Amino acid sequence: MEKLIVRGGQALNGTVEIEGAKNAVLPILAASILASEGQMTLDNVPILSDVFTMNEVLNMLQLNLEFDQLRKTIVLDATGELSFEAPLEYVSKMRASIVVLGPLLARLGHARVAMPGGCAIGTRPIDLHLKGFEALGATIEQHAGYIDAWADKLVGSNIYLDFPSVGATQNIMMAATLAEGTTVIENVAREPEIVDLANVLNKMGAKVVGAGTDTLRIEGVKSLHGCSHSIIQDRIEAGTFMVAAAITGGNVLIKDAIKEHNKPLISKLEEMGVTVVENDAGVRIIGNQQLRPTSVKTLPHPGFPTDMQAQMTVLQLAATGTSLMTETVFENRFMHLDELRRMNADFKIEGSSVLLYGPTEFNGAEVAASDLRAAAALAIAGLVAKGFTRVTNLKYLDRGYYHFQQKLRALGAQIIRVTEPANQERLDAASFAKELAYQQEQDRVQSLATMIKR
Ligand SMILES: CC(=O)N[C@H]1[C@@H](OP(=O)(O)OP(=O)(O)OC[C@H]2O[C@@H](n3ccc(=O)[nH]c3=O)[C@H](O)[C@@H]2O)O[C@H](CO)[C@@H](O)[C@@H]1O
Ligand SMILES: C=C(OP(=O)(O)O)C(=O)O
Repeated sequence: MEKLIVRGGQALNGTVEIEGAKNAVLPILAASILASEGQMTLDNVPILSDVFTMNEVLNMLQLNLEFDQLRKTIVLDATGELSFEAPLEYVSKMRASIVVLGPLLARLGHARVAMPGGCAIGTRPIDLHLKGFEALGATIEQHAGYIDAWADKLVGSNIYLDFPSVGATQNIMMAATLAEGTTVIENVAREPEIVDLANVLNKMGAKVVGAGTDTLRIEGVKSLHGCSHSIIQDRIEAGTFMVAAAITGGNVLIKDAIKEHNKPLISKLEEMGVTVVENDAGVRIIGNQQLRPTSVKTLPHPGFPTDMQAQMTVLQLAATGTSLMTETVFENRFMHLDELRRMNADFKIEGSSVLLYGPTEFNGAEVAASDLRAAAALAIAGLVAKGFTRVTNLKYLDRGYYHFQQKLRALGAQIIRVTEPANQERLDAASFAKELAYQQEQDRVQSLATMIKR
């Protein structure tokens, strides 16, 4: 079984580079369906399994695309005849593929997309997406696990979202770009990824105003065309490294990090006694051995992001005293905590809140990730645990983190990724050290090769 094996105890030091945002690139890839003329060129594309899945969905829909992984660029062509069906095989792999529904409906007048299921963090219904399409004049039918949406033409409308859902905002916004007349959507999501999508749509010829506020106004246009765009930095990956630096008492520059995008996290880090310095090069995190406890509540942006909740609970567990975490966005996002209990964490869950009793002397253990942020959180706990921590279920990690262990190694962490057969003896300390040296050498060779090829 493939595992991350971490030997705790090293403070992280150095500079880390962050990839383009998963949650920005996925809807932007879907937006390329709307470009009936010209090609789309996307730069700063993260090399993640979710991006490969979205590419497969787009291939199924008959878009042509080329992913140059060395340059992190995707060129897409949606000018030919497109298919209207995204089958279960892909949607079940990745919920975010539901965001092809809006663009397909707008471009073709018909879309059939498999109904996404729930996942480890919650049931995740899509009622708000569908209500929005109906308000634009679409007919929606659900049968045999598929959603069929039709519209002879979409017509602008006034829509109020009961909750500022990120996916519903993106899906309805994309559908509205080609609707007749004006659409006003209120109580929309305000995440930086919404702003990035709106910027792309406007480059494609759409007329979207208000992104980043709670109301979007979209004047429908007749058609959209391709454009070039560089994906914004992944604030959640940046935040994950901020927490890793803080918990180890390290000193790490998160290169080109945008402080504004991580304000709620940074303010909590400062409250806990972490030093955060912003300059032209990015955001520097300087850890503190004696962290103070804090209370955190996840909320839609600009509140504290649910995608940083698992990582933050590990930092709270390391703080001296009792901290509180309340998860308000997803109903089941504490699964990492039971694994952390196996590493000596002490906490009490009460409904959507958890009391975290620190300071925790984390002990290494074998722990399984339940989603991608849980994977990162468990590895972070491993960075400060006594002995060896083994994190399994790495398919989740690969959904959202590129070169996670390489980046941590470059900062001084003792971490390797290996296949450790179930029935075989575990790597002992000497074999771990040997494998670590080998993987460090591989990192060096790979970074030289990348520099030369570029
Ligand atoms: C690919 C992507 O960008 N994923 C992000 C996106 O997911 P996603 O777009 O799925 O998240 P939403 O903002 O839609 O979901 C937030 C809450 O609203 C509920 N809801 C949502 C839609 C709907 O029609 N009905 C409904 O009840 C969900 O069940 C959840 O409880 O935003 C989440 C919240 O910031 C992040 O954790 C995910 O990383
Ligand atoms: C929950 C997440 O992603 P998704 O919505 O793609 O499951 C995440 O990025 O933490």
